[in-house]
Amino acid sequence: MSQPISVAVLGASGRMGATTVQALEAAPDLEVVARLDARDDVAEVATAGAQVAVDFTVPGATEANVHALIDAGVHVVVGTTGWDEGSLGRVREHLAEAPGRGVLVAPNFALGAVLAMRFAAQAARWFESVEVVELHHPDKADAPSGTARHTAAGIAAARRDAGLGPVPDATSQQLDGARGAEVDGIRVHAVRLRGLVAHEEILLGNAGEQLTIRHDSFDRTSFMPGVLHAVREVGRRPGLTVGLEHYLDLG
Ligand SMILES: NC(=O)C1=CN([C@@H]2O[C@H](COP(=O)(O)OP(=O)(O)OC[C@H]3O[C@@H](n4cnc5c(N)ncnc54)[C@H](O)[C@@H]3O)[C@@H](O)[C@H]2O)C=CC1
Ligand SMILES: O=C(O)C1=N[C@H](C(=O)O)C[C@H](O)C1
Repeated sequence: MSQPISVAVLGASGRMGATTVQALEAAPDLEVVARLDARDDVAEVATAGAQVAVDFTVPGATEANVHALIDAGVHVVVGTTGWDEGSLGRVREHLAEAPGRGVLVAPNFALGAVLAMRFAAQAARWFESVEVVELHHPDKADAPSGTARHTAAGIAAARRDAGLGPVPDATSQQLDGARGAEVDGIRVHAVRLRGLVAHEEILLGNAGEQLTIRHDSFDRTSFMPGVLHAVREVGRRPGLTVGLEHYLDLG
């Protein structure tokens, strides 16, 4: 067998970081060489000889981590949310000076969630109405979820391409927040409930019919096949990629 890929995990003491360390340790072709958390120096990934780093930290730290990791000469798999066009653009610019380096920013590594987003984008052009509901554990820092933002952006792009106008909504009076947040013109609602992990429903409506696309992550192990696939692939895919769907052969 060839040498295992050496991997550093940032946010290793957190929920996703700890699950990722376990999954990597169980994979014979991957080796954990560094486990970093909030007080550690990102430069340790280079000292440890990591080829790939996985970031499951916090929205306020992830962009700086990625720039430091690019400088440290490693490929980066990012699961942390909180990215916007500005932060993605800065990483793209940085990567232009580091040819051959790969960075994947993926809002959701669960294969079912990736497929749900794809199905929603495919269905979007055929429905007059669409809203996204995401449901998560109450310890989550950001709302709406990165997945819901990515889902809404995909739906909005499909509607634009199909020449559809705004989603119908006659609301003229409302309590603040009652209609959720707007992402690219698509309403997104966030539920936080003890007992939940990560769930999403995309509701699509036409006169007389409704299509509901739902995905449930009942456990954080659901993200691990996607994370491990990304770790194996990122070194072969230079530049910035946004969304695990681009690493899957979805046709
Ligand atoms: N892409 C995906 O499939 C998934 C993404 N997520 C996202 O991953 C992120 C982490 O989620 P959880 O693990 O639930 O959070 P968590 O709060 O359990 O873990 C975050 C960890 O990062 C550490 N940390 C904070 N600043 C740091 C820094 N500068 N360097 C290194 N470590 C630092 C914290 O001490 C903590 O241990 C969130 O943005 C969440 O939305 C969560 C689940 C799946
Ligand atoms: O914080 C979480 O738990 C999750 N975060 C990601 C998101 O914001 O979309 C992915 C998944 O929903 C779990």
